Parts: sequence; C-alpha cells; structure tokens
Amino acid sequence: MKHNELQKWGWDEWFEQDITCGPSDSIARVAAVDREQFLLVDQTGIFRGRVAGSYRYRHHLAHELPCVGDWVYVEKSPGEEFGVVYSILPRKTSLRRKMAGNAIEYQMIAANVDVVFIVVSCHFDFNVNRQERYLVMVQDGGAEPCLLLTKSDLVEPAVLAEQKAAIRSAGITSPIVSLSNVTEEGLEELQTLLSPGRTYCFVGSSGVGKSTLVNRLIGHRKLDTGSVSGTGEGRHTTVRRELLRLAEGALVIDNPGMREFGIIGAENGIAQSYSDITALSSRCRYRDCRHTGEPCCAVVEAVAAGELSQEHLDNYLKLSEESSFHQMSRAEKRKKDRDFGKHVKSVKKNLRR
Ligand SMILES: Nc1nc2c(ncn2[C@@H]2O[C@H](COP(=O)(O)OP(=O)(O)OP(=O)(O)O)[C@@H](O)[C@H]2O)c(=O)[nH]1
Ligand SMILES: [Zn+2]
Repeated sequence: MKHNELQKWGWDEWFEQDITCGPSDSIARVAAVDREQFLLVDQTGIFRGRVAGSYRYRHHLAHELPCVGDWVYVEKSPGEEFGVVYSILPRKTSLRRKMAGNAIEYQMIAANVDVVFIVVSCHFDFNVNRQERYLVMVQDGGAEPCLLLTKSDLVEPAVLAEQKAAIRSAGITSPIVSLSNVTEEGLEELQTLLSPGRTYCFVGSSGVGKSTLVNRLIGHRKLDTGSVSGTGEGRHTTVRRELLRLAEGALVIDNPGMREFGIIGAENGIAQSYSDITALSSRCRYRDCRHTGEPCCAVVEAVAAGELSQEHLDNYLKLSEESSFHQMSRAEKRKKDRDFGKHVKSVKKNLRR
C-alpha cells in the first residue's frame, strides 16, 4: 500500500485502488467543514483548507463538495496557511439525506464511515419501524449498521430481552449491543467492536445518549478538543473538529447531522433489510409484482400462510414507495461515479500548469 502514513486516519486498500494521482500529490482527510473552510488532517498534522475555485465552478450539487470523512487531493505550498482542495477521492460509503424537493441532490452527513451505530433508547425511544428506517439508510450508503440499545439501566432484563426478540422477528440481522452509560454494562462489548483505523459514527434521535457515549469513548475530553482557530478570508473563526481519533486508534465522526439523519430513497438498503421479501418475490407471477394485491403473489401468500409478518411487509411497502420516487437520482449517481476517474484527470490537467 502506497499511503501507509495515512492509515491512522482511516486510509486503506480500497482508496488505494482508485488513486489517479502521481507520487507528488498530497492526500488529506476532511476533519470538519465550516461553510467555505475545512479542517484537514494528514501525516503532518492538522491544517486548514478551502476548495479550489475551479472545483466549485464545476460542481454545483451539495454532495459534490467535500464533507467530513472525505479523502481529498490537496495542494499546500510551503509557508501557506491554507491548503487548496482540488478534488475528492471516490467515496467508499456515504451517510446522506435527500434534499427536500430535489431529485438529484443529497445532503452529505459524512463520508467513508465503516460502521454506523444506530442508537436507540430501550426506555422511551424503542420502535422497530424507526430502526428499520435507519438500517435502510445506512445500508443504502454502503456502511455496516450495528444497533445500540442505550439506557439498559432503566428497563428490566426481561423487557430488554423482549425488545431484542422483536428486532430479530422483524428480520433485522445486524449486531445488537445493549448498554448503559450509568451502570457501564455493555460498554466493554462496544469497545471490542472498535478497531484501529476504522471509522465509526453514532446516529439516533435526540436524547438517546449519543453525546454521553461519545464523550465517554473519547475519555471525557471536551468535544471541541483539536479545533483550530485562525484568520481566514478576513473572518476570525473557530472550526470544531468532527473527526476524532480515540486512544486505541479507532476514528469517530461526530457532528450535528447525526441527529437529523432522516429517511431517504434507498433501494439497495431495502433489498438487504428485506432479503426475505426479495427472495419470495422471485416466485411471484409478475416480475414487476409490487405485492399489493396482484394475482399469484408469493409474498402475500407467505403472509396468509403465517410465514411472513404483515407488519414487516407493510414497512417494506412504505419504504419502497418512498424510495422509488428517488430512483432517477440513483441512476444519475451511478453514471457520475463511472465518469469520476476520467473527470479527476481532466480537472487536474486544467488546474496545473
Ligand atoms: N439512565 C440513563 N440515562 C442516560 C444514559 N445515557 C445518557 N443518559 C441521559 O440521557 C440524557 C440525554 O443524553 P445525551 O447524551 O445528551 O443524548 P443525545 O443522544 O446526545 O441527545 P442530543 O444531544 O439531543 O442528540 C442525558 O440527561 C443523559 O445523562 C444511560 O445509559 N442511562
Ligand atoms: Zn408479489
């Protein structure tokens, strides 16, 4: 692997295979974004950056701009305060939301997250439908989901066991860890899931205990540790760093977007969370059967025979309705990904004299 020195910030073979730059190009990871300004990290440390004007000129969609977790090509002249970002490396995974009323644009919440912890409280927040929605979004972006049931100190063990059973009977197969920030039960188990050089984040509704958990993982350091102050473009700003490195080497992305992570179109994710239904549909009479009353529908028959829960099917139908709405944008995106390599080359040729 060529960029070993970046491994501590999450670099791996996957990024290596897409590399289109020469040995003199420098690569950094985005640690935070604040409007026009970026915090970047590489083997030399943390520094500020901004996107090259020519890149902005060519990229108008929100998700085409770098977000926290992205790997970027950057040029930094000696003695310069700012690095100039002139392109983004392909994303391994995306955590993103549809923009309201916009078919082709996404709001990126984070890029290149390996594992997303879906945090739900087993006390007030427990709701399997909502968990399924989160799962679909996470899997659609390519990351691995893991469910965290927090505040286990507030319910009886029997209730907790029932909740876990409810998750499994909804067909959810992701790992589940229950934990309490009060009794510390389950925290060790969570620690064992965190590997050095892998990137993690925590999503979930307000009040489920995400901040408490993240603060604990980073060892009670204040969350703004590592921010860099300085004067840029005539403004004096402090940017809070969102990509953090734990003592054991695991990387955690923590930003306000994790709280707003709602539902978006997600065909791939649906296929994974509802693999039982997708498997059955191959036996429906019509290839494009929507399982809403068509004749000889294997899915509806399975529900009638008690082999599939009606609730699970209802959730599936609700989600696929929402996401078929966004199909066009996914096709668009796939094409974009294919063109990306060619594109990087041409952009760079134009940029460098
Ligand atoms: N009983 C109990 N309370 C907890 C636990 N974890 C967190 N809390 C409490 O729950 C409340 C919300 O916790 P936060 O960590 O702020 O939750 P959050 O998910 O970050 O919420 P937002 O910042 O609004 O997104 C706080 O009063 C915490 O002290 C737990 O394991 N058990
Ligand atoms: Zn069918």
